[in-house]
Amino acid sequence: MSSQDPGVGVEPSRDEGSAASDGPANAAIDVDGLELVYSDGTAAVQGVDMTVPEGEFFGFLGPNGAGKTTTIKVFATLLSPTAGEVSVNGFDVRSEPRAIRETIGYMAQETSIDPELTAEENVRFACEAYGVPSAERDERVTELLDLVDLADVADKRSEEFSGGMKKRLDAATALVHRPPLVFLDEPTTGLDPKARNRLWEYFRRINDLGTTIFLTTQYLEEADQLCDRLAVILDGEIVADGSPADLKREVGGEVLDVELEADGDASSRAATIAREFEAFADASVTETDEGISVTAETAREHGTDLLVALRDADLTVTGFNIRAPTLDDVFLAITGEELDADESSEADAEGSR
Ligand SMILES: Nc1ncnc2c1ncn2[C@@H]1O[C@H](COP(=O)(O)OP(=O)(O)OP(=O)(O)O)[C@@H](O)[C@H]1O
Repeated sequence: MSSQDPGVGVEPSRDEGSAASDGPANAAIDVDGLELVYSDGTAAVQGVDMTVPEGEFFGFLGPNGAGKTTTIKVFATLLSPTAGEVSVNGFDVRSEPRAIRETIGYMAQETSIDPELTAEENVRFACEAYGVPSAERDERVTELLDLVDLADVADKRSEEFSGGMKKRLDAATALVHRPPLVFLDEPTTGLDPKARNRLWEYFRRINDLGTTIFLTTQYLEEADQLCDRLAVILDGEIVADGSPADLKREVGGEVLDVELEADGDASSRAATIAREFEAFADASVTETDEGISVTAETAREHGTDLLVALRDADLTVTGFNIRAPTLDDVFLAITGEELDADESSEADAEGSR
């Protein structure tokens, strides 16, 4: 990218005169008791409270159907809350939707680019749609294509682009009006790791330039790499929040992964032994594909004792490792389940579309 400041995210975020600016100072998003019940009775979001300060890179995590998209749609004024108060950029979602739409960018799960148009035409079209003054459009198109590294293919029709390029172009179109707050709804789902890494760079860059980012993702590594703070939503309710480091600390202690020779019910027998192991009284024990994982304050101290106990029970340990908890462990501890990230991601290589 050029070293020039492309000016993304430098607009003031708040109309000081707005009657709805009664949330905490400098909150990009302020939510109190949000509920959203769909017309068929599905309670998608229940009693959500959260505050996202300006400039934060905030991550919203949860499995499919947890309520992430519904929440974003309320923030973007595409759905009206059933109950609760929500202000975005200091504006009320019910009474000031227009002011909110003018001050946010929204990258939905499905890309909104037109495959028939070139990269440049797509960004120019978004400039028109968002009312960017015509005198500013040329410069804005250039700076945004530069920001997302598509200047070289500005004249190519976007139908020729890889999945990662399309996502980058979509990100550029969400930024044409220099919104101080951007919603990214699972922006990297289905992309291969290289394309994903590339998008991360742009998101970091936008955030460094001052833009608040609200990201939903199923990829825990993505949240760990990018986010200052996270909230985990499950069945419409927030069940944990904090910085990635805080959340990992809350898991407590370290994780001992034990690999076992596959032998019928080896994992479940090993898990029972670990649970009954006195030194691991407060441990959390889970069965994994390879064997078991034990999270405990004393994992390091008493790990070898457990290995001996497993051997005494005729279980064959083929490997073990002691490590710090990851966000996967956090998610497992909170929900009892692994976050089922899209397994097709490896198939969708950057050059494959
Ligand atoms: N238009 C709708 N009418 C009724 N129920 C809906 C509607 N849209 C979503 N839901 C339901 O609301 C709940 C929350 O869905 P939502 O799409 O917000 O979850 P999500 O966390 O974004 O999941 P995903 O990652 O799959 O998009 C789910 O039970 C879903 O089936």
